Amino acid sequence: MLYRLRNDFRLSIMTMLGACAFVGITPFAVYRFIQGDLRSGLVDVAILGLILITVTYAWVSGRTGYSGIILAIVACAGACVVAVMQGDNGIFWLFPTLITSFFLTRPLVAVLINSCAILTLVLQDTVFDSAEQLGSFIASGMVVSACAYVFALRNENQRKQLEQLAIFDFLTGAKNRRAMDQSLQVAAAEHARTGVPQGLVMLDLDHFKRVNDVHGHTVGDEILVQCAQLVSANIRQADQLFRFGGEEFVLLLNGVQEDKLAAIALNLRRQLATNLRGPDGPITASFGAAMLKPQETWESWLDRADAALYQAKHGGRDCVVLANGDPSPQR
Ligand SMILES: Nc1nc2c(ncn2[C@@H]2O[C@H](COP(=O)(O)OP(=O)(O)OP(=O)(O)O)[C@@H](O)[C@H]2O)c(=O)[nH]1
Repeated sequence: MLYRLRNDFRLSIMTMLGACAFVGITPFAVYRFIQGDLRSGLVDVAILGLILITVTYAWVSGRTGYSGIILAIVACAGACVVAVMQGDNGIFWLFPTLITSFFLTRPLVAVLINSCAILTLVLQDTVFDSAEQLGSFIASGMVVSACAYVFALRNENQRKQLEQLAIFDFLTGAKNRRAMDQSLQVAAAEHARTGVPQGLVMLDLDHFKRVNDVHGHTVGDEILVQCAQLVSANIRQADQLFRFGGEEFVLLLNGVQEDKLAAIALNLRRQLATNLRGPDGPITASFGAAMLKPQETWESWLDRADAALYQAKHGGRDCVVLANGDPSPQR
């Protein structure tokens, strides 16, 4: 439970809102019932109930995007109903609700929900005492929403940038080692659950140190970028390319059949040998490929691909070695 709260920002906000609603609305509901104001008490209970049901749904289903929109609508609609029933005393509830919308859903959706809430109140004759009060409400509601929008947009952009940095290799644009560990773990779990075949291709540029030593790291970097681009251009969209480290890449092929794995690795070998160019001519790569075995851990699967790559290096480079099948280097 704590893990989900820590890792799912929207779920944590929804849970906090549910808790705040419970603590904040319950005393008012009780107070209304004690005062004999049954109608207001029931409205408070209904708002609280809808908020708690939506939060529970988010926890059970994990669909926090959808639940966030519903919760923002419920909170704004609830605040509007309270304002209509209680006049200017109730209007104050709308302002925290307008801000909360931006925590619950995407900025543009929040703007839409907030605009509907503000417009709904503006169209009521009974809420505002004077035109001046109405004008102040429209202006303050828009200022609150605009500030929250700018803040939320900035926040979303920063979150996306952080996600990019956490997942992708800065130089080549391939996914990084951390993302690879997670994806291999997920692939092994999926294989254990559904039996979907999973293939791994590990490739390492040949004599790359020479390029660096003779032409410098900048040229080396350009070749790494070219290599990642060439591999990405010759795989399916569902396949994932990772930079394992240095001049070594790993390719995860979800759903690939065993007989296709060798063909894919051989095609990539040919593509690189033909199209990857350094200042001194073609640059080749060596490949090790392995299918995930039943009950095998992702670490052992990776080790077998690595061992196959090692054999490819020792088998003359610019070739493919399969961990599962024929161990002789293929070209
Ligand atoms: N330009 C550049 N070079 C890198 C980067 N990461 C690692 N390298 C270089 O990659 C080279 C790897 O050298 P080795 O491990 O000896 O491998 P190799 O020369 O390719 O030899 P084989 O793999 O046996 O064919 C080293 O010179 C590293 O400095 C990088 O991000 N950019």
